[in-house]
Amino acid sequence: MALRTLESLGSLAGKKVVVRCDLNVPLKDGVITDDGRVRASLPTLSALLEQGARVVVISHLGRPDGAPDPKYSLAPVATRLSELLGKPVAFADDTIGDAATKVVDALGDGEIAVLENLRFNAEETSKDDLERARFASKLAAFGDAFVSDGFGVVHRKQASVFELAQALPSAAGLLIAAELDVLDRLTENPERPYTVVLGGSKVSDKLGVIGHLLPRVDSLAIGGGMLFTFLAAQGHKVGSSLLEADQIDTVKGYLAKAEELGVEIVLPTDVVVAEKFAADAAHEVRPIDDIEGTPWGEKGLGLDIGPDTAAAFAQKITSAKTVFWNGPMGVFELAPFAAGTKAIAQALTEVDGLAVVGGGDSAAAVRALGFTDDQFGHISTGGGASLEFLEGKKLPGLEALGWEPSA
Ligand SMILES: Nc1ncnc2c1ncn2[C@@H]1O[C@H](COP(=O)(O)OP(=O)(O)O)[C@@H](O)[C@H]1O
Ligand SMILES: O=C(OP(=O)(O)O)[C@H](O)COP(=O)(O)O
Repeated sequence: MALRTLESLGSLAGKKVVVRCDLNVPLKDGVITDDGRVRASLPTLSALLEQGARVVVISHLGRPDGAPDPKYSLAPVATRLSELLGKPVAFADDTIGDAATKVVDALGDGEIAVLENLRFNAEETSKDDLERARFASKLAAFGDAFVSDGFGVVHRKQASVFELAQALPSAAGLLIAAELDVLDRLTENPERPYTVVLGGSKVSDKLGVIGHLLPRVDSLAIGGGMLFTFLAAQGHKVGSSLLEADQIDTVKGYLAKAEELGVEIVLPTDVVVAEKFAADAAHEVRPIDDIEGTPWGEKGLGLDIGPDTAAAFAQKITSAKTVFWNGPMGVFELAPFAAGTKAIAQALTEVDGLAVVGGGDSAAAVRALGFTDDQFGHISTGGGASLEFLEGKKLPGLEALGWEPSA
């Protein structure tokens, strides 16, 4: 079955429409450092408002512990949304309580509200189907219809993504439709060579994807936080760098499988090791077999790929015809550790073919490092979601909207 689109919901004038966006933006001291995901939500929200719908926006932000935490409030996002839409956006400081009910009841035709962070409620991400269904039915009470447009979260079986789509007449928004159009080009006969570059810090989430990606690609380059689990699997010491020790055997399995399939796994040859996690930290470039050979020994932290690695990755990328990149190569938010990410972003802009960047932080990184969206074939709002899509997996948030992967 194909994805249900907005049109399938008919006229939404005067109707209350709950819209699941992914407004999980990076924040520093309460200030949004990249509003890409808010901007990406605008086409659907504007289309609904123009029709005269009463729009109730729901989203998560970060990974709070299932309880309110001011650090993860969506209030700054509601303010930014109001600036971008050029109209008032009401904000409810709870998700399903009295404040939310009051704000939703007060909406007139063509008006919009944002409810507080879904993940302030433990039921949103509960492993218990019934708990999620109960939470979804409370959210469903706010709408006559549901539009799912948070592409970055479609790989999560969470109440507002999966159960809510079944509790109301539902369809995909314009962002999800646009994302799938591009990602389909990466799954259906991608032009070869096809290279995937992985990094970032959600190591345990993303390591699992590699086994399924291997048969689909020609080469896979590994940077960011996950590179240290690969180096450890090769027997290297990695100091105090990010390491998933319990995944070392799995990674050994990937290395063996890649060899069997004739897929190249491109691993770093050098890394930037720092004394501490700070912008002013002392740091040195070290070969991978001597990461602990700094004055900080086993306390040293690998925070970026080194220059030789960046050059080798860039060469692999520019000689490919199809490239997908998710996850910064290093802690790009701290200037001394941004060079690897910048080199990889630059290489993607030089690809003679289709180059796609995916992920909230990866998209934020390329913009923060001075690149513009039009320099890439596509910037996807979802990192984990795109990767699981590229695996050919059934994604709960898409399945609930009628979509199935092509065989
Ligand atoms: N070597 C590293 N050690 C610790 N964190 C890292 C390292 N390399 C990259 N990161 C961090 O990874 C984060 C982004 O990871 P992730 O959320 O997986 O990416 P995306 O949102 O693009 O999918 C960034 O905040 C960056 O600082
Ligand atoms: O930032 C996100 O994903 P991404 O880092 O894979 O791009 C999404 O908002 C999903 O967040 P989650 O990984 O906490 O479920």
